[in-house]
Amino acid sequence: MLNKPGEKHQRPHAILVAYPLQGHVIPSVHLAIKLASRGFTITFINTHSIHHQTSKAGPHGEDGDDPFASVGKSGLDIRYITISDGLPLGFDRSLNHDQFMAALLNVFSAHVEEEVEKIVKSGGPPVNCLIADTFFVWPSRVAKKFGLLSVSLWTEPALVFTLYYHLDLLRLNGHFGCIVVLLSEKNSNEYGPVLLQDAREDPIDYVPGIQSIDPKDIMSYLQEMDTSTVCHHIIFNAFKDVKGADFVLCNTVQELEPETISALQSKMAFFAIGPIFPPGFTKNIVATSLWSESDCTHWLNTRPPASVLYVSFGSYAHVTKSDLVEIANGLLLSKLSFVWVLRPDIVSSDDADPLPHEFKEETGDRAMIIPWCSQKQVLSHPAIGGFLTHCGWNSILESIWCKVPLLCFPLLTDQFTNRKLVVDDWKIGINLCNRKPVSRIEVSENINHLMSRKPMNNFRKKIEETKKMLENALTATGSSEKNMEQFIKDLEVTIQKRCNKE
Ligand SMILES: O=c1ccn([C@@H]2O[C@H](COP(=O)(O)OP(=O)(O)O[C@H]3O[C@H](CO)[C@@H](O)[C@H](O)[C@H]3O)[C@@H](O)[C@H]2O)c(=O)[nH]1
Repeated sequence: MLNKPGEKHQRPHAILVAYPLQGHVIPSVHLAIKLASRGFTITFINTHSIHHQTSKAGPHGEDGDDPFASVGKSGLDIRYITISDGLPLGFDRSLNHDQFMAALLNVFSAHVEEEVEKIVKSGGPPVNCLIADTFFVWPSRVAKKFGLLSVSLWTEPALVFTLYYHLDLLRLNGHFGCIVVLLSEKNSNEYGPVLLQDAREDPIDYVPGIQSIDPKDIMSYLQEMDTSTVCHHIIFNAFKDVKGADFVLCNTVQELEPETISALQSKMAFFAIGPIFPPGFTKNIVATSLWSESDCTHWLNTRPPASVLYVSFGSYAHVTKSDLVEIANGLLLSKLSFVWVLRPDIVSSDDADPLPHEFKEETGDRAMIIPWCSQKQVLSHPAIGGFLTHCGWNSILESIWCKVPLLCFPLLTDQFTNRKLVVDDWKIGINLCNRKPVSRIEVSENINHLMSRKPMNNFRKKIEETKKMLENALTATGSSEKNMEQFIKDLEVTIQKRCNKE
């Protein structure tokens, strides 16, 4: 219960469950801080596995078992709990991706429910809402079970949300899933009198809030023929569940995707509150990295402004060995300096050293190859002049914030759709390759094109304008700030109404 008559105003208590992947944990942690700064009590739930990895990656210093300990000292009320994702700690989640996803699909909610029940019955500050990542398949069901409001956190652009949200429309129009055509007996084959047709290839122009999108730009899962995978089950169930959410918070900016967001707002309480960054942007007040960060600052300090390309493919996607070799050779041919984040599992966690043997020798002093870094710090360094990226949404927002133009190499999931926004709509970057397969010549040409300071490279000007848009959104009268205030107001009104009914 929030406020009984005569009681002093009390801000909500939210349980926030982070999706156990790097690109989701980061915005979840910073949302927790944002809400706590506005007076919320937050109980933040991580999995044991994420906790173990971030602790190992350190340095936690004095924070020990609670990564929020230092923000707690500054008066924010964030409590921290870890629970099992259903798998043992030592299980290689990257190598056994589908088993990991199956655990999240089938087992994780039982652990969440057990913990939510404990918190609700603990006698601590009464809990009002459950904030959970949209990719979970259970949030609104679990919230209802415990009488809580359900707040869905979407960590990708609104465009991606609305495409998943309108999956039935895509299916109905033949743009998603194969189409089964019944044939006459005469045409029947060994599979019977049916023909499996590929999905349509013409542009999609009927989804509310999207003028037109080419099927090659929709999320990888929606381009696949086999829709029976564990990821498809997650998507189907998650987007069924989100229709029961009371609010959706999206890590985007109203001005970046105005039509898409307006169309969604006519259907649901959808709030664009991004970019969700930590206070101070480069300062890591709460440890979130799953791998130890190598420090590139000294090396970068020795390089001229905007002369270094930053290369990273995020935390999740894998690159094929042949593409990796072409990119490596393209970097060599480009003659430019670069920082390359090569995660230990970038090809696979059972291929520890996927680069060509002589590569490190040949690049010598002009390259820094590291397993992980503080990306926000690297992007903020004046020596960085471009970002070769897989187009993860956090990377795009961070790159815009640092006014670093993008070279796009999408690998899976929303990254194809994000590329469209960056290259085709906002014109703040270019494609790494326009032809397939990836070739070293094209890679080096496009790297040089991105990094050249020619005035015709309009994307530099465009990215400055886009940064301004993000900056404005976060000012006191900006759209994201106002949306956040509105969300909190609406949430409190709904909670209060519930209290009054009890
Ligand atoms: O060396 C590194 C590399 C990355 N990062 C950070 O890790 C995050 C990576 O996030 P993102 O760029 O979104 O990529 P993924 O880790 O691949 O994120 C997953 O989650 C995103 C949000 O849902 C999706 O957009 C992506 O497609 C999906 O792969 C960013 O905040 C980076 O700053 C570091 O701190 N150090």
